Amino acid sequence: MTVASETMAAPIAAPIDVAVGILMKPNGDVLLGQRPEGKPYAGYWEFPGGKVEGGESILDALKREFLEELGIEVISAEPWCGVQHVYPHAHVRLHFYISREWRGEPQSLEGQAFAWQGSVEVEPLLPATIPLIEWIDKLRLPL
Ligand SMILES: Nc1nc2c([nH]c(=O)n2[C@H]2C[C@H](O)[C@@H](COP(=O)(O)OP(=O)(O)OP(=O)(O)O)O2)c(=O)[nH]1
Repeated sequence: MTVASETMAAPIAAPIDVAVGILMKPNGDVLLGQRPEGKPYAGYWEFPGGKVEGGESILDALKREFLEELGIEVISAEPWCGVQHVYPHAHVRLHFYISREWRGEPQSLEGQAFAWQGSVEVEPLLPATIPLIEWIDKLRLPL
């Protein structure tokens, strides 16, 4: 009998929910941040966000992370898409939201770099975030 190699691998851990926000300016620019030292994938670029805590809704987690990391008050955000990815350090379930309404200018409260980007040129990007860049370009096209 042949056993598929997947069944031989270590079991995949239960997914961790992550709230991720894409702030989009009227001109289509989006905000990216660079992961600080001490985190897995330090130096990689990502959309700001973080893990959802127990008892918290995804939107609440998103608002909390933006305040903690960037001092930004997200006024409204719409769910956009979900992506699951298995990293060596974790199995994540990413909930991407788009926000076009926020208060404040981003501040580097955790020492991280950040950048507003039209066509995204910062790199490297977190692997699970790479496909989103192309999808965002489609989102910018007029309907
Ligand atoms: N924020 C964010 N996380 C992403 C993206 N793409 C992606 O694969 N991830 C992954 C990386 C991490 O495994 C996970 C986010 O967890 P994190 O460790 O940054 O969250 P956190 O800020 O709550 O971290 P901590 O409290 O444990 O320090 O999601 C993305 O575009 N943005």
